[in-house]
Amino acid sequence: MSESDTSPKIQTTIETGDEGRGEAPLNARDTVIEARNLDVYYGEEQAINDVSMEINEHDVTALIGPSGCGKSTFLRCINRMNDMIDVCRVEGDIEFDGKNVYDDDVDPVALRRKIGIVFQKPNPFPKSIRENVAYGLKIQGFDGDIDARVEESLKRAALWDEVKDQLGSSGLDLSGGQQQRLCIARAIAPDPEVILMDEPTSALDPVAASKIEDLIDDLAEEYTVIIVTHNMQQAARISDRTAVFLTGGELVEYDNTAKIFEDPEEQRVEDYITGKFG
Ligand SMILES: Nc1ncnc2c1ncn2[C@@H]1O[C@H](COP(=O)(O)OP(=O)(O)OP(=O)(O)O)[C@@H](O)[C@H]1O
Repeated sequence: MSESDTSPKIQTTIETGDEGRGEAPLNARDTVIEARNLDVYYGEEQAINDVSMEINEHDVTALIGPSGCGKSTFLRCINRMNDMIDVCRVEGDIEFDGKNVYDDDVDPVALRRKIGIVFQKPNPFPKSIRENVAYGLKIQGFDGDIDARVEESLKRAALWDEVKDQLGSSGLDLSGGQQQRLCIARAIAPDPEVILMDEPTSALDPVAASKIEDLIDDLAEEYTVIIVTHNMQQAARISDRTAVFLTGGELVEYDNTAKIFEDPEEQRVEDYITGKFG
């Protein structure tokens, strides 16, 4: 996305998507993720402050808010990526399909197969396209047809047609947008329920970013998508629900995307969306 595209300050009204996203009743679908009284600390610093929210199956849920308000921290708690940060401490619950992901008997590696993640910067392994997608399957001891699963995953990530004749080439030789779709295929291959995305288009040019946005819309047919974005126009275009975090890791408002962008309850949210701060 270009600078002008990402800046909320240039616009005081933001168009929401026109395909029915963001307007369905809040409780129209089953809850797949539920955070309850979640607090997250890095050492003494609190990054998430008493956040409770329910995320619906097959929704695209956008997490927005100013830099440092805890969006990525919240996202990474959902599949326990924060376990890798020594100083990080999590209190409260995050339930996935009714089970607290922080329970002692939850295997984080198995959890991350069910809740995949795609990062801001495309990060394919220095391996072939096929190996990139097959990697997680091999680790989990998948005993089905790996080539068929690779093809299916690449098709779902809208990359198959572009790479089907070069599956043995390095993933690093692809363009940035193709690399990001390869990372999405890699996340899809183990057949997850949820895909987390941490600013997945911010390192891409506008055409590549637009392809990922279209893809997210398709992915929501099969998966639940939770996306952190700095780009409010993007949140408005692609998400069903939007959660607004503000400084101090507080979840200030969470509602249908159309409601958040057209008629938020909280003055602080309106100020943020209209670019008065942030
Ligand atoms: N690994 C870490 N160690 C220590 N503090 C961290 C770490 N990661 C994040 N923080 C702190 O936690 C707070 C929330 O950071 P986080 O990255 O979750 O916010 P964010 O809203 O995603 O920010 P941005 O939009 O800039 O990516 C910030 O104060 C940040 O400095």
